[in-house]
Amino acid sequence: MENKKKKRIVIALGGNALGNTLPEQMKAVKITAKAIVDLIQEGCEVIVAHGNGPQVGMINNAMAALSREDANQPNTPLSVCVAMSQAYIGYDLQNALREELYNRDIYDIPVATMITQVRVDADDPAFETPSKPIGHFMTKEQAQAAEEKYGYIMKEDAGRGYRRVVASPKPAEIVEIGAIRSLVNSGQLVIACGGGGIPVTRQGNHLRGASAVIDKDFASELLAENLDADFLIILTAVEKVAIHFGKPEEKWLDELDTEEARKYIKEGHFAPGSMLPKVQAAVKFAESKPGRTALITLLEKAKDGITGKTGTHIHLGQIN
Ligand SMILES: Nc1ncnc2c1ncn2[C@@H]1O[C@H](COP(=O)(O)OP(=O)(O)O)[C@@H](O)[C@H]1O
Ligand SMILES: NC(=O)OP(=O)(O)O
Repeated sequence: MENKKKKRIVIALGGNALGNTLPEQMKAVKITAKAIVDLIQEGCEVIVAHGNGPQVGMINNAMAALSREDANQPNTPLSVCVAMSQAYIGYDLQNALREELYNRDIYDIPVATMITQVRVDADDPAFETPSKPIGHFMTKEQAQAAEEKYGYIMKEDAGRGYRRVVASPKPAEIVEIGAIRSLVNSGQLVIACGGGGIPVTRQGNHLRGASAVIDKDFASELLAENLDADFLIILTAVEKVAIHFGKPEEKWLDELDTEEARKYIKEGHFAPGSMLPKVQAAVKFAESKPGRTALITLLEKAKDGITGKTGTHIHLGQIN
């Protein structure tokens, strides 16, 4: 039987929860673990999902360099790089969470990372138009060189520099959802859908890896729906969502109903590849069932967010 007394929360961790390099990640996960265990101590049941943009780019570059050096090593498919990023990030997060739980004398919550495959549609038009930024930021000159040397597609990322972009189809099904649900229902702290999940397409009984990186905000939303969560919390580098972001008339939002959110999306208030997928995922979750709320806030403010003190709360509004 599911334990529905506690508030069930799916947390989507963004880039600042993990850092960009190995040492940064080791440090960042300690702060992240504190924020997550705070929520557990508030009486919430937490499921953790996370991004992998910098990490999957780093792994992909390393594997590509290996195959250039060694003729016996074919290039590593992007789906395998996503799997590697899930294991690497899961390893650090899992250990940081375990340590933080033990530091607070909580010994009865086992932590588990689920290698998660997420089915995508082979006909998803996103395969034709790469849009998901991965890897590190580059200058315009470095980006041009990467395009010429490796055939990468490079794009300017929300005023922060240039990054490689890859296909990002929508998540259609979480393959391991049954196993995730069992672990969650038995009281384990589960890390799942890392990096948006390993993208696969179905060919009969065979799951074939797809060359893509799924957006973790959309995968987390699907996970939250599948687990019948009460909250989807997207933790990122800003405390609230703004309209007129970065402009003199900038306005930070405490509450946002789904109808307003749709209007602001149409008006272009949220940058594609950064805030737009978060707001879209929040709207989808809030509209999926009455009573479901999404929250977008800063990692360190997760506890204040869930108690209503800060963050942008997205809830069901009138649907046209
Ligand atoms: N309308 C907006 N309101 C708030 N932040 C925005 C907005 N549009 C773009 N952003 C930017 O989006 C960033 C979050 O996106 P991103 O860094 O890609 O997320 P993460 O790595 O945490 O998933 C914020 O730090 C902010 O710079
Ligand atoms: N897969 C994914 O969405 O990663 P980021 O959150 O790092 O962009």
